[in-house]
Amino acid sequence: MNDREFGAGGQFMDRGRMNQNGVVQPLLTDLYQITMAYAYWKSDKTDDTAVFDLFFRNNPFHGEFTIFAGLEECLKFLDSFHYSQSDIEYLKQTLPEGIENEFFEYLGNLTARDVTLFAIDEGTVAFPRVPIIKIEGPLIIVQLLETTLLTLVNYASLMATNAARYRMVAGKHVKLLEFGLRRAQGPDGGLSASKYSYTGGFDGTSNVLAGKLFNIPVKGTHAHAYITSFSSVGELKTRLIKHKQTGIMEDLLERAIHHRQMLSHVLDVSTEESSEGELAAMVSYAIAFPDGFMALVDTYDVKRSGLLNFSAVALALNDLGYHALGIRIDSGDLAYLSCLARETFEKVAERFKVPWFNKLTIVASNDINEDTILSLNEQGHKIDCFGIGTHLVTCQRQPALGCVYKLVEINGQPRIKLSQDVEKVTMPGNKNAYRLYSADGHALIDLLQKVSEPPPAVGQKVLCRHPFQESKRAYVIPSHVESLYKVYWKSGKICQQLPTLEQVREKVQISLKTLRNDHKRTLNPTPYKVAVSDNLYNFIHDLWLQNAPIGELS
Ligand SMILES: Nc1ncnc2c1ncn2[C@@H]1O[C@H](COP(=O)(O)OP(=O)(O)OP(=O)(O)O)[C@@H](O)[C@H]1O
Ligand SMILES: O=P(O)(O)OC[C@H]1O[C@H](OP(=O)(O)OP(=O)(O)O)[C@H](O)[C@@H]1O
Ligand SMILES: O=C(O)c1cccnc1
Ligand SMILES: [Mg+2]
Repeated sequence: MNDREFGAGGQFMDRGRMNQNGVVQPLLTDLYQITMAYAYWKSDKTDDTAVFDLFFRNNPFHGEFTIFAGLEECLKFLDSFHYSQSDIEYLKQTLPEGIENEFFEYLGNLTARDVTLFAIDEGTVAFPRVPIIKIEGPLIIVQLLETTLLTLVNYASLMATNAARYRMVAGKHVKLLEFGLRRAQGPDGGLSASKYSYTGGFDGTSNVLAGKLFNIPVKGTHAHAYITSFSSVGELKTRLIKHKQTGIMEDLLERAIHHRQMLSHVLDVSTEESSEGELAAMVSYAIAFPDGFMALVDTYDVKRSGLLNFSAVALALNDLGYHALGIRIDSGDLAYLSCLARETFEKVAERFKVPWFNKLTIVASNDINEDTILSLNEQGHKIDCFGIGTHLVTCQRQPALGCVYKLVEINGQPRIKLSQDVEKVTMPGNKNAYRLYSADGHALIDLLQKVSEPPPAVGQKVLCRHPFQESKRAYVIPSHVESLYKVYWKSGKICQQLPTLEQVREKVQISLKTLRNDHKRTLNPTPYKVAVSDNLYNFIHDLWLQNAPIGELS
C-alpha cells in the first residue's frame, strides 16, 4: 500500500505507519496520558509493569450482545507505535515548562515491543465486563495506549453491532447497502462506518474510498438530481444505443415512447400525467448503463409516473437485448409502494412476455432504522434491498459504546477501582475468560477466573458466581469450553494470522449463531450470564473490603 492511500484527506503520514489510517498515531490521544507518563517517569516508575483490561459495562441498543471489532487496527497501532521527531518537537512546545529533556529522549525511544496483548477474536460476540482486550507491559507505555485503543474499538464495535442488528431484523435474503457517508461523523467516521457495517453483515457500501481501501463491494443507484436535471425529451443529446447482439445503433427513446403508450393502458395511468423529464432522464441513464439500469422512481409520483417510465425504458432495453436491474424508492409508504411496484412488474412480465421482470430488484431508502424494517416486515413488503445511511452510521439509538480501560494489576499486585455504583467496580487482577457451551452448541455463560486457576473442564461441574450478588450462583457442566483469549501481540510482533475482513464478517454470523434467540430478540432480550469463579469472587470481595474505607458516625 502506498502512502497516498491512507494519507488521503491530507492526513500526515510518517515512515513506518504505512499500513494504517494516517490519523492513527501516538499523538491521537488525550493530553493526560502524556502528562501522566511524565509524572510516572519522574516517580521512577519506568520499570513498573501493569495489566489493563479493556471492556464495556453495557451492551448497546438495549440489546444483550455486542460484536467486538477494531482489533486489527489496534495491532497495527502497536506495530507502528513510535513518536516521530516532529511529535517530540510538538510535545516540547506544548507540555508545561520545566519538563526534563531526558523524558523526551525516553519518549523518542518508546515502542510497544515489551507489551503483550491478549484479545478475543475480532467478530466474536462479547458481553459486559468480560475484557475484550487484556494488555500487559511497562506501565507507562500501556497507559499511553489507552485512548487510542478505545477510539479504535468503541466505534468499530458499536458499528459492527448496529449492522449485525439490522441484518438480524432484515433476514439473510435481503440485501443491505450502507449509504451513510454524507451523514457520518466526519470523513474518518464515514470510512469506519463503511468498513464495520460490512463486518456486521451489510453487503456493500456506496463509499468508493472504503471500497478501494478495504476491498468492500461498492454499489449505488442515482440521485433525484439526475432525474430533475432533465425537463423534456428534447434535451436528450443522444437517443441511440447499440443493440446488444447485432451491434446496430437503435433509437431507445422512440421505443420507450412506444412502450409507454402501450403500458399506460395495461397499468391504467395516463401518459399525460407522467413526467416527460423523468422519461428523458431514464432514457439517458439507460444509454449510459444499459446492462446496469436501475432507476429512482419517486421523484414525481411512483404510480403515475416513475413506474410507467421505468417499465417503458426497461421494455425498450429488452428489445435491444438488455435486462434492467430495478428501481429505488426513496419516499412515501415503502410497504405500499414496494407492493405496488412488484404488482406492476408482474403485470408487465405477463402482458409483455418478459418473465425476468418478475425478478426486478426493488431498493428502498429514506431514513430507515431497525424499527422501520420490523414494521415493514409486519406490514408485508416486496423490498429486496435496503439502502441505509443516517441511522446506521450515526447509531441513532446509542451513539457511543462505553468501552473503558482499567488498571487491574501493577507489579503483580491487584488493583480495584471502587464506586458507589456496584456495576462500576472493576474486576481486579490478571484474569482469563472462558465461554462455556451446552450440548446443543449454545453459549451458556462467560466465566472469568484468576490466571492461576486451572481452566474449566468439559463434563465437570464449575461453580459460576455473579460477581457482585452473593446469592446468585449456578453450577454449570460445560459440553465445550472455549478459552476466549489469544496472544495477538508479543515481543514486538503480531503473533496470530490475522483474518481478512471477509473472514471477520463470516465470524460475526458464526458467533451470533451460538447465541440463543432469546438473547438476540429486539424486545426485552434475556441477559446473557457473565460470572466469576468462586476463587475470583472471594478475591474481589476481600480486596473490596481491604480498600473500602470504614465510615465513622458521630
Ligand atoms: N410503510 C411504512 N411503515 C413504517 N414506516 C415507513 C413506511 N414507509 C416509510 N416509512 C418511514 O417513514 C418515514 C417517512 O418520512 P417522511 O415523513 O419524511 O416522508 P417522505 O416520504 O420522506 O416525504 P417526502 O415525500 O416529503 O420526502 C421514513 O423514515 C420512512 O423510512
Ligand atoms: O435516508 P438515509 O438512511 O440517510 O439514506 C441515504 C439518503 O441519502 C440520499 O438522499 P438525501 O437524504 O441526501 O436526500 P433526500 O432524502 O432529500 O433525498 C438517499 O436518497 C437517501 O435518502
Ligand atoms: O447510490 C445510492 O442510491 C445512494 C448513495 C448514497 C446515498 N443515497 C443513495
Ligand atoms: Mg433523506
